[in-house]
Amino acid sequence: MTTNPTLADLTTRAATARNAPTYGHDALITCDRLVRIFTTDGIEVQALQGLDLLVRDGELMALVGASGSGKSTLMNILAGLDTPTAGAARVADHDLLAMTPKDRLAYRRRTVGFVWQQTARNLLPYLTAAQNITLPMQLATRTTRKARKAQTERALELLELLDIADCRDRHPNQMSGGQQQRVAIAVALANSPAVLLADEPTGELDSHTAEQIFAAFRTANEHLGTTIVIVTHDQAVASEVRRTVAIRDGRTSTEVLRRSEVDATTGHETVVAREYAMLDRAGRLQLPAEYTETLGMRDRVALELEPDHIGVWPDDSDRA
Ligand SMILES: Nc1ncnc2c1ncn2[C@@H]1O[C@H](COP(=O)(O)OP(=O)(O)OP(=O)(O)O)[C@@H](O)[C@H]1O
Repeated sequence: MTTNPTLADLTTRAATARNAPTYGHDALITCDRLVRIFTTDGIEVQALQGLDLLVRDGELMALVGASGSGKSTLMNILAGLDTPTAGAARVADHDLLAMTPKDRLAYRRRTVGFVWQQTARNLLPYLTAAQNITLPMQLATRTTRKARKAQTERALELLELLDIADCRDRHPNQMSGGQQQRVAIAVALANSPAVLLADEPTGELDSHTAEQIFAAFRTANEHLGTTIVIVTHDQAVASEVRRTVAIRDGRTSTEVLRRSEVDATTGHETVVAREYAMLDRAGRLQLPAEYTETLGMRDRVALELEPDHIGVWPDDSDRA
């Protein structure tokens, strides 16, 4: 028998809900039921369909997903190049739906850095590596002689950190694709952004060079503390990060977390990966297609609450 709540119960419940931390309150990037609809020639495409994503300060994580799943749409929104149709998106305390054009420009210059797949899109061909790196610093601050000296020093530090000091005075066409991409990372880091976004940064490179690029991202993450989000098709890159989030049909679907375990007897270290499904705030869960297909689950499943887990079984109602 259920008893009706008293007015005092309702008041307590309302106060608890009011005082509960908001979704993503401690995250650096918060996407809350993010929607992006494109309309071309009267036809609507829902590229993002209520996507939820939290990224904590200092994370290095990968986003994966089939072509057309919405990865680039999400990156363009986080980069401040596109605006969502609905939902909420915050990056380092910037509300991406409420920025004026001036805020947006400042956001793109100081809060986020980006590296694109096409190496040519990242660098100006008529500037040297060092000049490409100092340019965003010059655009972000008034340039005095003292500032110029500090900017050159920062450019050299970044070139050194990413192991490309020898490229300092070279133009992009005098560098390999991998060197260009590492200079592009240095350009993106020039103004010490809170977040570095990279869309398929190893897409045009062979696997050995891709490894060097990934090492550069890891160095930036570990030495500068930059939060890094990489969109990738590259399984090797995806399996190197601690967290890989899969996007499917414009929503986050599953997530793989990896942690190192040391064998107590041999001292041997292994990486253990575990797949998680995302549970949204309405309690909705998306089961991986390969699981549901294997067990022939469709339309309806049977649920059972156990003390420490929930069991999900194929629909057995016709056997009852
Ligand atoms: N400017 C646009 N106008 C119309 N539709 C668009 C636009 N940009 C993206 N879309 C559509 O939105 C959906 C998501 O596209 P998006 O580029 O974000 O996918 P993606 O996961 O990055 O794919 P890929 O891995 O191929 O780059 C696709 O159906 C795409 O056709």
